[in-house]
Amino acid sequence: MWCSRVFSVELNGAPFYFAVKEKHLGEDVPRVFRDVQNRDKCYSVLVYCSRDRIKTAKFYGELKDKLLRDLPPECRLSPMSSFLPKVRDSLVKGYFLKGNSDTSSPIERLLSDLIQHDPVLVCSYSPAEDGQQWTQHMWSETASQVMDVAKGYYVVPSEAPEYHPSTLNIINSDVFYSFDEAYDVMKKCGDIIPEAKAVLELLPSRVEARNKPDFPVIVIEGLDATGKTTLTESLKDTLGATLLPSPPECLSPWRAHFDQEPPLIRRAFYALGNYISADQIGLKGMKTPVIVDRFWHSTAAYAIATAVSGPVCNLPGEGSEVYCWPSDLFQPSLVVLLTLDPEERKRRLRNRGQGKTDEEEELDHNQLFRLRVEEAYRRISGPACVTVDASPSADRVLQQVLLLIRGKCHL
Ligand SMILES: Nc1ncnc2c1ncn2[C@@H]1O[C@H](COP(=O)(O)OP(=O)(O)O)[C@@H](O)[C@H]1O
Ligand SMILES: Nc1ccn([C@H]2C[C@H](O)[C@@H](COP(=O)(O)OP(=O)(O)O)O2)c(=O)n1
Repeated sequence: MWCSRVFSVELNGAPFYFAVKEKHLGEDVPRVFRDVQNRDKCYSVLVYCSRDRIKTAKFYGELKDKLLRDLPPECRLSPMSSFLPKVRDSLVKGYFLKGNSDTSSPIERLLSDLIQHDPVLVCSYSPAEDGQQWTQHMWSETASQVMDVAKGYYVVPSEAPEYHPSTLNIINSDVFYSFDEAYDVMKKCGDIIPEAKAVLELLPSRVEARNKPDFPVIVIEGLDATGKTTLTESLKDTLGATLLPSPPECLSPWRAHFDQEPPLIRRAFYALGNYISADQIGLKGMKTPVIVDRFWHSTAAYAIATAVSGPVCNLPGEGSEVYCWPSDLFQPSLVVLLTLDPEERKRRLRNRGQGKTDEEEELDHNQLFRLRVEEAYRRISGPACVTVDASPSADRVLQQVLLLIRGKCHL
C-alpha cells in the first residue's frame, strides 16, 4: 500500500512529486532531494486522519505552529501530502523538514516526542549506501526508533497527477454542497469552539422551501476592490432594491474568529452564511428586487483556489463536479462577475487605503492565486456568472449591468 502512494512537497508554491519503491531500477533522484547538500537530512511528518475530522484539522494547524516554534530556525519547513492517485479523500497532509548535520539531533528529539504523543507518521530520508540514491525510513511508532536501515524504501521521481492532489479532498472539506454537510461540521465544532454555538443559533431551523421570490435577485461578484460596493449601492438606488451583504451582517461578530480556523471549519462558516442570506433573500425578494454583494461563487472560488496551489492548470478541470451549485441553495436570477486589470485593481486598493484580510493580502502578492480565484469563478455553473469589465467609470459599469439585468430579468 505504501508503495502505491505518491508524496508531494510544496516548494515556493509549486508541488514536487516522489514515490517509494522496494527495489531501485536506476531512476533519478527526485527533485526535492537533488539540491540537498551532503550530510543534510530530510523528514516527513504526516497527520493520520482520525474519525474526528475537526480534531484532525485543528491538529494539523497546531502542528505547524509547534514545528515553527520548536524547530531550529535553520530547518526548512514545507507543506507536504501523500495520496493515492485518482482516489477520492485519500489525501493525508503533513510537513516536510530539511535540516543539516547540526540540526538533526534537535529535529529528531522533537519528532520522537511527537510520534509518541500525537497521531503522526514520521519518516526520515537519507542517502543510500552508494551515496547516489535516497531512501525513506519509516519510524517505528512504539519505540520512536528508526526501523532497520536495510528495510528502507528507495525514493524515486513520480509523474505529476492530472490535477493537484488537494482536489481529491475538496468536496465537503473545502466546499460544501448542502446545508447538512456544512451544518454537521459546525455542530461538531460546538463542543470545542464556543463561537460555533453562537453561529448554530443564528441558522434557519431547516433549509426552507420558500416560494421563489417575485422579484429578481442579482449577485455581484469579483475580487476585492473591483467595485462591488460601489456598484451594489448604485443598483440599490436605481432599482429601489434591497441590498444584502454576504456573509450576512448577523455573522459579523464571528467572522474574524472563523477566519483563523482551519479551512474545514472556516469554509463551513461561510457556506452556512449563504443559507442565512438565502433565507433573507426569500423574504426581501417578495417585496423588492434584491442585490447581493458576494454569494456562493465567492465561497467556492476562494476555497478551491486556496486548497490548490500553483498555476491555473492545477485546478479541477472545467465541468468538474467541484464547480456545481449546491442543489439545496437558492439560485439567483443573475450573477455578475466584475473583472479588472491587476494594476488598476491595485491602484483602487491603494486609493481606498483600507486594511485587507490575509486572503486579500495574498491576492496582492500572489498573482497565481488571483488567477486561480478568477478562473474558479468562471467555471462555477448553475448559475454561471456573466463577466463585466469593471475598468470603465462607475457610471458606465452601472449602465452595462443595468442592460444585463433588463435583458435577463425583465425589470
Ligand atoms: N468604475 C470605477 N472606476 C474607478 N474607481 C472605482 C470604480 N468603482 C469603484 N471604484 C473605486 O475603487 C475602490 C474599490 O471599490 P469598492 O466598490 O469598494 O470595491 P469592492 O467592494 O469590490 O471591494 C473604491 O475606492 C471605489 O471608489
Ligand atoms: N459569501 C461569501 C462571501 C465572502 N467569502 C469569503 C471569500 C474571501 O475569503 C473573503 C472575501 O470577503 P471580503 O469581505 O474580504 O471582500 P470585500 O471586502 O467584500 O471585497 O470572504 C465567502 O467565502 N463567501
